Amino acid sequence: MNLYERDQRALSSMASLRFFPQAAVGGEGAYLIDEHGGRLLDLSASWGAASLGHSHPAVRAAVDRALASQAGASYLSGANIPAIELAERLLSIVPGRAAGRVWLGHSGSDANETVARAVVAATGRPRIIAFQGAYHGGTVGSMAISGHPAQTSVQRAPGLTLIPYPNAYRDGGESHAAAAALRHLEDLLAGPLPPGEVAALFLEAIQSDGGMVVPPPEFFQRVEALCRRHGILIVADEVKVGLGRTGRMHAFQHLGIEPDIVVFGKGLGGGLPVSAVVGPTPIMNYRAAFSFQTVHGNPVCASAAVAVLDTIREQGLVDHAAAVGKHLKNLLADLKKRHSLIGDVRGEGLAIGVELVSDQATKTPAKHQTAKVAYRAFELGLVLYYVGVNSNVLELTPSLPLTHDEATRAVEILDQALRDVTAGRVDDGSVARFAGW
Ligand SMILES: Cc1ncc(COP(=O)(O)O)c(/C=N/[C@@H]2CCCCNC2=O)c1O
Repeated sequence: MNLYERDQRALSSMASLRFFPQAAVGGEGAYLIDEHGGRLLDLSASWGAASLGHSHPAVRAAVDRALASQAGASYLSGANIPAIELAERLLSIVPGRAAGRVWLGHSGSDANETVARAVVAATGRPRIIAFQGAYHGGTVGSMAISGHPAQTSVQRAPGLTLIPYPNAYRDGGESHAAAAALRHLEDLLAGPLPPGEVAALFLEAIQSDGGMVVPPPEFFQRVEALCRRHGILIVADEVKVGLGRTGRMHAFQHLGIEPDIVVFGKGLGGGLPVSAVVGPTPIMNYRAAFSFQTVHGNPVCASAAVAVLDTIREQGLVDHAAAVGKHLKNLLADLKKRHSLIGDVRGEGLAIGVELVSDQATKTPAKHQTAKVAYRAFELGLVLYYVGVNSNVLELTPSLPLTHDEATRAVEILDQALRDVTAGRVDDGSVARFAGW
């Protein structure tokens, strides 16, 4: 019995989001190592969490130091230096509006859930605006303020209003998409959605699980102006595309806006579970004992996060992500010329989406072919998953230190996978047992 078969015999499928029989025994840098010693070039970095790559020495050293003399396992009922240092560092990198206090958690889900509760409680305003297609988490409270269609049979918050996220590829180009989405929000605020009852608007600077959708220029500046006019807090969910991934420290910097609250997760921990909410003191100090879980703010995960932030700065990984991301996107743009399956290539830095369609004119989502491309890429030694409201967008979120050569190699493998799928060399049975989204 191989490793994947053992996995299937022991682990619940409730957490499965599987596209192929990936099983790793180790990893280093941008590579995972399988049980046969094969090296898999990892363009996902575990959905963006392994931000520094696998087995980064700075994270290993930080975790070892924290465990060598463990200052407890929580910040709930006692302070510890790594949690303080992490909070201080996060306060130093967020915009002034958000630089109040820091809440530490395990995941993007518990962070967004905490924000959703805190903004309503602290402002007394019962409503929240979020975007159709948004994935803010997998817990009850974070799913309640999400809009992703994969989250079927979940209860959305009663005070939630979902609005369209402008998609230039599918909504008639940048200006038309922006105008339509903005008009939708303005019409709501002028009538059925009383602005004085809205506590906050949650946004992703690039809507990642929704399909790596890059918003039209100025759209969010117009949204920000509306929010400021009505005293609506702006929450930037930077869990997947933040912390340098887009070639800026914060993805919202591409939008030219200044959020009130910033949510971090995934890559913050470099593969260890840690998230953070940074926001104004009146919100963040609304009440004690409001949102906590036992090992929140533990010194081991906090140390890893401090090491991640310091390494991003010391190794210039923000600029590196911008440079390698540009190279990767150029290679993908060339690939698009050779493959009619590729409908759109979009993204910033090392947050890139490759949308696959079965018809360039109608832009029909090529869901089945997307699953086959991901499966075939895995067989050829490349790990990447897919996202999107139609499950047809290959998501590239590699570790930030990815090299130019690794990016080149990745696109060579993706090219072969696309050719094999187009030529019918990947049978339906291969992907049938992987449910994906
Ligand atoms: C913008 C954004 N905000 C919050 C979350 C939730 O983070 P956690 O999965 O760490 O709770 C996520 C998580 N995204 C999912 C995680 C599950 C697998 C599918 N792909 C993701 O990246 C996210 O992308």
